[in-house]
Amino acid sequence: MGMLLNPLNRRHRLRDDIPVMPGAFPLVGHLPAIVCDLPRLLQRAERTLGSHFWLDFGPAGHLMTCVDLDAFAMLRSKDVSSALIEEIAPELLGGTLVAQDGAAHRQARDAIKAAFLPKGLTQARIGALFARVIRARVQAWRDRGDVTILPETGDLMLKLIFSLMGIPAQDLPEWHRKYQQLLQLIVAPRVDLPGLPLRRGRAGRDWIDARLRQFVRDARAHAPRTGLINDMVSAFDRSGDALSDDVLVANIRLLLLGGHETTASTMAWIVIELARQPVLWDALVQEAQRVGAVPTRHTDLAQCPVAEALFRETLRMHPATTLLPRRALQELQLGQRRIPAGTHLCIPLLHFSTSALLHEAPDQFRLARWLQRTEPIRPVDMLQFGTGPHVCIGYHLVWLEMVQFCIALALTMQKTGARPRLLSGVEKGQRYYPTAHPPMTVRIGFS
Ligand code: HEM
Repeated sequence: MGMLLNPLNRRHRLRDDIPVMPGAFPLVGHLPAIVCDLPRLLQRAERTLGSHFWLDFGPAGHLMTCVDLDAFAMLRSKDVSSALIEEIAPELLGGTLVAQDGAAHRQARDAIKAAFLPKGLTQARIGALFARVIRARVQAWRDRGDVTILPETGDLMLKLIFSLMGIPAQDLPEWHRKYQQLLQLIVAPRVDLPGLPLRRGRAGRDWIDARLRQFVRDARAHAPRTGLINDMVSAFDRSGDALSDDVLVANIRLLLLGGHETTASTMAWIVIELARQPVLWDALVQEAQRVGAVPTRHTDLAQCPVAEALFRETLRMHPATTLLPRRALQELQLGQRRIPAGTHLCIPLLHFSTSALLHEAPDQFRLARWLQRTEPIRPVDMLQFGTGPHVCIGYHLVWLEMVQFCIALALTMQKTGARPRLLSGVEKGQRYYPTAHPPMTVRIGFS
């Protein structure tokens, strides 16, 4: 099948001496191919243009994309800035720590990160809370017999992330509606008229922010409410550099966003891989029977190497975050080239995740790469979470919840001898940007 490139745009051009990928459309540039066909777009660009090339992100402009491994290492450099993220998504990510650098970034991150480390998660008893919610959901799947997997995992993850924050269960339907409204900001054209996505998205965001602000005030007043919001507010207040409520609210909203679509996509891919590879399911069921219960603490995770390998290999083959934008603050040496200061960069995590430079037989799904390794996990082994100062805050949480999910699924299904079965194709409808996910319509049967 042809790629979604403009056949009328075949001219080879250079910007700063670096080739521009042909095939851009007016206004949207290469976005259709980036969204629907990113792996092939990157491969074709590398094959025809080399390791450095410009991709056109439509409204976000041109980003110099580099498939040399140096680009991944650049995430640790002080010479690149994350402020470009705010320019690409001002309504959603403006004022949040993912778009900040240096001291401002550190201050906000330090106040949040403790709650998301294994110790913080254990103290808040997040594992037990999640195990309950996950078990109930997979039980419902078994009772129904088949599900459309991505909307299901999306719904489950939203429930988990809201309960993590301490949002009361009876308020969840309203939060869910407002959150869906907020998500319209991801695609909203910058036209502010009643009924259009920008206006609706802003209304959803304002509703959520007002509630979060109240949570923060309640937490300050030591109202009896549990959840990580309380823990984060206390950490902020202890830190001496108290941050304003606006900063806290924007960053809690970032946590809701960062922890939802990425994990929903990964969880859906896990089920799809289990459905299309019966040997994986058999290995997982064996492990689940051996451990006998859903783990609730990080210290239990070592008992579940198959579930952990499943999580790591699924994310390697299907990374949920495919590209990271940065701006060069200084002239940079990137692979064989000098890149001028001010250049907008695209760091293609997807390319590295499936690169033959890092993995033997990168196109094959192999649990053995994780089960047989003897050395500890290195930054490149978890590159799907980024690296350097902005490395994902949710990593330990994701690891816990994915292992919990795998074990709960296997324990629940095997009681009646059911196993996941693929009821529809997965080839058409995959998306790669802004968050990658399997097709919305994939159905899974449990029988
Ligand atoms: C499979 C699931 C996930 C993936 C693949 C993922 C991926 C990433 C990546 C690649 C980054 C780096 C962004 C950058 O360098 O610009 C990041 C940052 C971040 N993630 Fe995740 N994430 C996941 C789940 C979560 C969860 C569950 C949470 C929280 C509940 C979360 C919260 C964050 C936050 C707050 C940041 C910004 C950190 C900073 O800028 O210092 N993520 N994530």
